[in-house]
Amino acid sequence: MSSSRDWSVLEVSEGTQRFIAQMGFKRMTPVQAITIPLLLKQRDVAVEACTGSGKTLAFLIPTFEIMCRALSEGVSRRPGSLQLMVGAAIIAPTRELATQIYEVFGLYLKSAKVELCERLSRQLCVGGSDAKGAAAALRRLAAQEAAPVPLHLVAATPGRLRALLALEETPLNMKSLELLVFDEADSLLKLGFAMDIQAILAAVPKQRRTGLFSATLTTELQRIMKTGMRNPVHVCVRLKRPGDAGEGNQALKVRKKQPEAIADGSVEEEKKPLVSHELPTKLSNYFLQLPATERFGFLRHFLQVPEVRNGKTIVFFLTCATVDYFHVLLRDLIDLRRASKKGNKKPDVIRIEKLHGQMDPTARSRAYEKFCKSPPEEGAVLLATDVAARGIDVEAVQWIVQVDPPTDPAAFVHRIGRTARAGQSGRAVVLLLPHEDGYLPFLEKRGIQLEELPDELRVDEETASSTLKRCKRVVETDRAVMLKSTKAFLSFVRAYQEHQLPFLFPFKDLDLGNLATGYALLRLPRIKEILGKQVKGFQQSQVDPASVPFKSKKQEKQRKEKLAKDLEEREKNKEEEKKAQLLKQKQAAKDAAKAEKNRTRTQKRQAKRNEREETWESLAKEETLAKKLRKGKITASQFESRLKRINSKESGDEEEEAGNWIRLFWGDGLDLESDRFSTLKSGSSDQKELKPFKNNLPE
Ligand SMILES: Nc1ncnc2c1ncn2[C@@H]1O[C@H](COP(=O)(O)OP(=O)(O)OP(=O)(O)O)[C@@H](O)[C@H]1O
Repeated sequence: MSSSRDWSVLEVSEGTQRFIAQMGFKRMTPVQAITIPLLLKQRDVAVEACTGSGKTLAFLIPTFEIMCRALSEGVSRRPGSLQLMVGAAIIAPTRELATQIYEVFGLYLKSAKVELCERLSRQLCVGGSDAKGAAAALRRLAAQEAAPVPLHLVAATPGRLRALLALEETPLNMKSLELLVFDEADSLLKLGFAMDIQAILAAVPKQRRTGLFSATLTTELQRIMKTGMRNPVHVCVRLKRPGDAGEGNQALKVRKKQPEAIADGSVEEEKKPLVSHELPTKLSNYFLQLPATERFGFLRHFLQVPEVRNGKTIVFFLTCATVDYFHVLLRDLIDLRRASKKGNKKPDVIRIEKLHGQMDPTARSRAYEKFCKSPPEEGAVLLATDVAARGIDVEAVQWIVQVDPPTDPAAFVHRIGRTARAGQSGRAVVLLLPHEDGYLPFLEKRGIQLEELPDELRVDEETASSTLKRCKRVVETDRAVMLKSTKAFLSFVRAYQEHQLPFLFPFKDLDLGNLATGYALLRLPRIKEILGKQVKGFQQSQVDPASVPFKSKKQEKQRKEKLAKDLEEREKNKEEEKKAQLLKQKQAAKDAAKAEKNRTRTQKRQAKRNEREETWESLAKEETLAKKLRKGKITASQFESRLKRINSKESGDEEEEAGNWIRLFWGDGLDLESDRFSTLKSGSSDQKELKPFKNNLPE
């Protein structure tokens, strides 16, 4: 008897059957069993199913079938046109994911081997190269196409597809587009991509099928309405677990929404207090609470544990700069050290790779490919930002480490979903700072329960601290690493301030001193987040950052040359400043002499008279004050402040004036201890301090 998940229940072409047989997939996954027939029946779908549950084939199989159908119905284009006819467009948020989809479709075409396949083609449209150059290449391809025209599947990132469609002579003809798929739809529909998606939607025909796919779709349902879907079905695949009423474990529970309800946006919510997402059944989820000072020590130790080393690991950080920094440190402390133990200068096997959005496109592709292709027993590690959080399907990933929890709450589910895919087992751990424990109940309410990481995988305080010392030595001996350390710290602090869950990750509770220690900084950077604050728990290094050289000889030479040039320039500027100062002084003297010369005799006489009067007036005031002080009517500090006020009109150093005056008025008979005198001069209002001075005053 055939079950609803047997491939045989699908009415698909021989090509698809051949591909499925080649892949060795015995049965459809639940999401495939529901979604493929719906798309084949021309329905629009919004599909939410757990990470690693086979959503890619849930849209690629219908894509292939629909394109074959369109080909057999005859696709035409203007003779001599330099445009490619696009039958389906799959949009994904990152170039790695778009490439993955493109490659799976390539495999599909290769295995399907039907006659029509010769007229099915695929194009990858992702950033990294000049859009105009890419468009020219596509146009050249179109010029070579023979009749009857092939139909293309385009796997693209939103920015690149938008750019190609916006060109005056766009190489893509979207008139024959039958199917538009948004993979990781919730992230594509968020603000960052909104403009791109709107432009793409405006450029594709209204008469098309649309599919939205993600493991976390429910939160974005309102935005889904804006993608021009017609009569969509909301498919939410949940596996019944033991304890659920009804069928046993692994049974399929599908929610198909009424089209009317979807169309007006009033989608019925499940009767649960908060949005919860399905997690892979064989995923073990852990947490570890650690102070910032022990995090790097833990990470280094953890990646060396045999249990972790026998598979691949993806480590997530908050920012590109933190990925860069911890990448050089871990390469130094793991790859290079392992090589030097063997007497090699360069590591024979590079275990630690990195991936983030600010990398040069070629380096980014190379690093990702290396990670994907490296044998699992070599224990490859990929340090990444959320660029690797969604969709990527790498074999043998056994551990996910989240050094920094994600700022986007949905990203947690996607990050941990890079392991335990397609029914395999996998483990994930998230590190939390001491003040971040509110994240645990937050996750629990969303159906994600975490256990504490077992002891054997942890690191003791002593090892963590000695690793940090080694890390500091690397920072103190290579300027490139030192600069990266500060940049990483700053980027982390700034990203933390922008957290989407500020009530769970409050910036005011972030221990900046410990964090700076954990980042092995030599000095605290002078940033507005730190200036004026009392930062505890940080001890600055004995090493002067200005003296730290670059390890790379070329960079160090360049630095020294620049330093010498700067010094020369400064000296030159100093000379010029001196000359300018001298000129200014000369000019001022000249001007004064000229003004003096121009004064009339009456003016000069009047000025002298005024000067004399002022002097007498102030002397009289000072005498009165001194009398009051001697009679004890005013205190020494009052005396001094009033004296200052009297003398404030006079030019010169007020305090010096006050000191001179005291000497002048009480004469040499007054035995002023120099330190007491200076206390008075510095304007202390402390009466006790001044007592000996007061006692010495002549009556
Ligand atoms: N019917 C099937 N039986 C067994 N394995 C399958 C089947 N369909 C797909 N797979 C495999 O499952 C793995 C995960 O599939 P896929 O990448 O499509 O997951 P996904 O649901 O898109 O995950 P994510 O939400 O992380 O993007 C792939 O390695 C794929 O080859």
